[in-house]
Amino acid sequence: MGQDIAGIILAGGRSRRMGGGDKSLLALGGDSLLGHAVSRFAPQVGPLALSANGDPARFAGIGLPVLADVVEGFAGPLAGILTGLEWAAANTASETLATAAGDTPLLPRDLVERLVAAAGARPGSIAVACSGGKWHPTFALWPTEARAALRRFLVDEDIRRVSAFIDRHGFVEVEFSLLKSGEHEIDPFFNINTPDDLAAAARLLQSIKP
Ligand SMILES: Nc1nc2c(ncn2[C@@H]2O[C@H](COP(=O)(O)OP(=O)(O)OP(=O)(O)O)[C@@H](O)[C@H]2O)c(=O)[nH]1
Repeated sequence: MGQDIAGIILAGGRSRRMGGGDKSLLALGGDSLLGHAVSRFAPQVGPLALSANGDPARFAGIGLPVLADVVEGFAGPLAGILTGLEWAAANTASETLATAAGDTPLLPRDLVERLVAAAGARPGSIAVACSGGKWHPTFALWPTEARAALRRFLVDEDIRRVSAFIDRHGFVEVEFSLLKSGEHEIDPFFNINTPDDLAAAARLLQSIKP
């Protein structure tokens, strides 16, 4: 599935709310936080790379090429997405790039399939995931031809908000259902920012069926 779609997983942030270091490599339920995202996302795409800053050697165990941001200074996820679009255009035959954040251990297993279906209804647009009425702009399908406009937006206009670019470019939304865990509903895009989030995710992984 999705073998003609390129993908990147974003793991290039500064993890300040986690206390610095690199949250993506923290242990969670017998794997790393990033390992969970890779396991769910990798089967959904063809060529796949990790978008990350700093020493790539720390990701050797993940087994993916590591792309350092083409814009310096931790410019945020949009810098990783621009890097991924330029990588996909130069190194793959794909005309679209699927993106996912590496701090989201329950990301949907049908993410790319559903984004592709929605984008097909409005060619050239960005397909973006939502749940519970909330946008998740780092979980999206991007036409590689958007990269020049994205570079102008990020570098020349110095606007970093992913949602602002999506809004300007044109988009379709794809709604994902909440997951059930007993009486509770869990957002599949629940992402890990703090030590408390990590502890909550460890509890969730025990209670949710894969
Ligand atoms: N490539 C790349 N990815 C980033 C960058 N900043 C954030 N990300 C990724 O985007 C996703 C969401 O990031 P956040 O959790 O909002 O930011 P963070 O810097 O990782 O964490 P905080 O410092 O606590 O805000 C995560 O998967 C990050 O790894 C960046 O500058 N470059």
